[in-house]
Amino acid sequence: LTVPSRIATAFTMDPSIQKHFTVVDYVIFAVLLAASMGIGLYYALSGGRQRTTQEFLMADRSMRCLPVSLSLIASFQSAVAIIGVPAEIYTHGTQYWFIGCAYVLGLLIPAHVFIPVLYRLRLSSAYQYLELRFSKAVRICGTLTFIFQMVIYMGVCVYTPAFALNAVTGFELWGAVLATGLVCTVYTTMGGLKAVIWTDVFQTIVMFAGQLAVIVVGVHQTGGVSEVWRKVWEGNRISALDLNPDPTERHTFWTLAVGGVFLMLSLYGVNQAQVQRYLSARTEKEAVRSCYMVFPSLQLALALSCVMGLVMFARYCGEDPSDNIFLYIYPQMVIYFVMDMLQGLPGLPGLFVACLFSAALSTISSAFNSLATVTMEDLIKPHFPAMSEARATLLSKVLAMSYGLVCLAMAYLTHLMGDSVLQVALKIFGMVGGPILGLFCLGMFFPWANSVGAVTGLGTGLSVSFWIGIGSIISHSSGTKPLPPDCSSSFLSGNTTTVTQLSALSNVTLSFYSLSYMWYSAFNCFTVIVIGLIISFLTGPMKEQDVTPGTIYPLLGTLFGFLPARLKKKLCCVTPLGQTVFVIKVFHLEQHLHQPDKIFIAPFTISHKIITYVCKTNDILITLTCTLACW
Ligand SMILES: O=C(O)CCCC[C@@H]1SC[C@@H]2NC(=O)N[C@@H]21
Ligand code: NA
Repeated sequence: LTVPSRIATAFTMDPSIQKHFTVVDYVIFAVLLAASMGIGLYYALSGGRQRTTQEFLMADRSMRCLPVSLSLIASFQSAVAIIGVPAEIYTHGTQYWFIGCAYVLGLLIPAHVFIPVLYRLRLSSAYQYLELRFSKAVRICGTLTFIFQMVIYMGVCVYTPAFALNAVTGFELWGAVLATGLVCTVYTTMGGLKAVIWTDVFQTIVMFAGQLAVIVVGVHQTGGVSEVWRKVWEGNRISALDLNPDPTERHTFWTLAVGGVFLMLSLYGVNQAQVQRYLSARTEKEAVRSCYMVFPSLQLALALSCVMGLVMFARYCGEDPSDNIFLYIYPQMVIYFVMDMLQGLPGLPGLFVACLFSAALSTISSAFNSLATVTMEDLIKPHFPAMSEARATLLSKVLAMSYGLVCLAMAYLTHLMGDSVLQVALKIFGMVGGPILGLFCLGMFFPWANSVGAVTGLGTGLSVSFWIGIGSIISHSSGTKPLPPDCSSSFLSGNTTTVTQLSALSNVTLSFYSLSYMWYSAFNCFTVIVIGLIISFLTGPMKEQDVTPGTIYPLLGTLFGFLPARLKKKLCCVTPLGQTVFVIKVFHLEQHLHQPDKIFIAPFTISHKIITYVCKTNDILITLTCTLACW
């Protein structure tokens, strides 16, 4: 039994065995698009009718934690996960499920480090932080890097569902891409962030429902839970804890649970799409709460897609693959399995198609809106400060629309990638998201970093990450071979030794390019920090008092909380977390002006500027300076 080593890319199934939709299925798909449009229209005509950028881009900073948390999940849970994760589990077992361990720190650190700093600065774009901490140039570099990352990622997200469906069901490919892209562009342009968040809520529910339906029907048709478990267990698909420290091993506990933390931080900590949702929450506590609420739903999403892969394996493992070549084709195999399961149940194929496109729409709409926000806030507004609110809002809408069209073009580019869509998406996050994460960490945790170091660090990080990323694609060192698809354990005992021997051999030719893509985020993040610090020290490190208040997180102070104050002061890392305070000095005119009569410290969290009001009344002079008290 030979497993084709190179996963053949797509080809369309001959019409005779294609699975077809009934009218009900198309109706359900149309209802999904119509409902999304309806929500967009509602928010275009209600509230402030999207007349200000505060409403269009920031939802009036009035959102509660539940919709924000569901929208946070929807942003990076697209058709790529719905199709790619089951295929991953089918071919490589449940090792990928360990990425769930990364969700703990991957959400706690954003909740207690990134949100407090970014929320208290009352930003609209995450990259404004980079100007406050470093300089305008660093902000522009961060924004452009983010735009590059999201445009490519959007292309993958639009293309994946349409392409997979077309191959299995003859569903009109470019018709689906256009329908998705246009509907998404329209409701995002009309309804702004409020519409994007509430359509995300609706689409996340559809996404879970669709996956659950497939699992229930699939288990039933495979002979029940115990039968599925037996086949999966004997088929060697329940992966043990793989503590192999080899960094070139594609998926091990370390690459997923540790490397995955950095992947999560680059998405849920500093990615504009997520930061914008935190900033749209009505209070900082609501934002932190929404981050906590992401955890259970993200675990549920991961569990559903992994279980779907196991059921798919149990269903097909006994079949002789020669007459079912479809079981080796990314990413169609999942659609094939779904259409095979749901074939006799009118409406359910439509529900799954709705689930697939809900996953895609919710990610793409978040991408549109965040791209329009950063383009507006970081690239346009600074050059046209006098622009009227109405014109700025109109321009934001035009931007959302134009990003929609760019995304359709990117969808075609994805056509040429052909590899596992899950790996493509995770590589993009690692290659581009990792360096941006490094830039923010450099700024928040190291007061000495300066803007020359930041720009150099980012540039180095990006070039190293593209060197590895593109190198790995060219040298085809994409890691482990798929497991044999047979369910009987007897067959496997002999074969696994050859598989491990094979992988041991490949390690001997360890090359730079064979680093697991799950380490890209961590590796690139550290590259940016190390280079950034070295250049900063070479070009004259920044002094604590020169750093804009509220842009430093006292990482060292928090980590070394136990140190005596004297030592902490020397380390100058006791700056309180983003607390900028009013120091009110009251002078009585007749007394010496240099000896203030009273000093009050009022720990307000206010905007980041150094403000000194001098208000002179008949007999007292009050100077109100907001500064960073390093107590
Ligand atoms: O689904 C996608 O569009 C991209 C693949 C998943 C992205 C990462 S993986 C860890 C985290 N959990 C998710 O559900 N999405 C992100
Ligand atoms: Na999504």
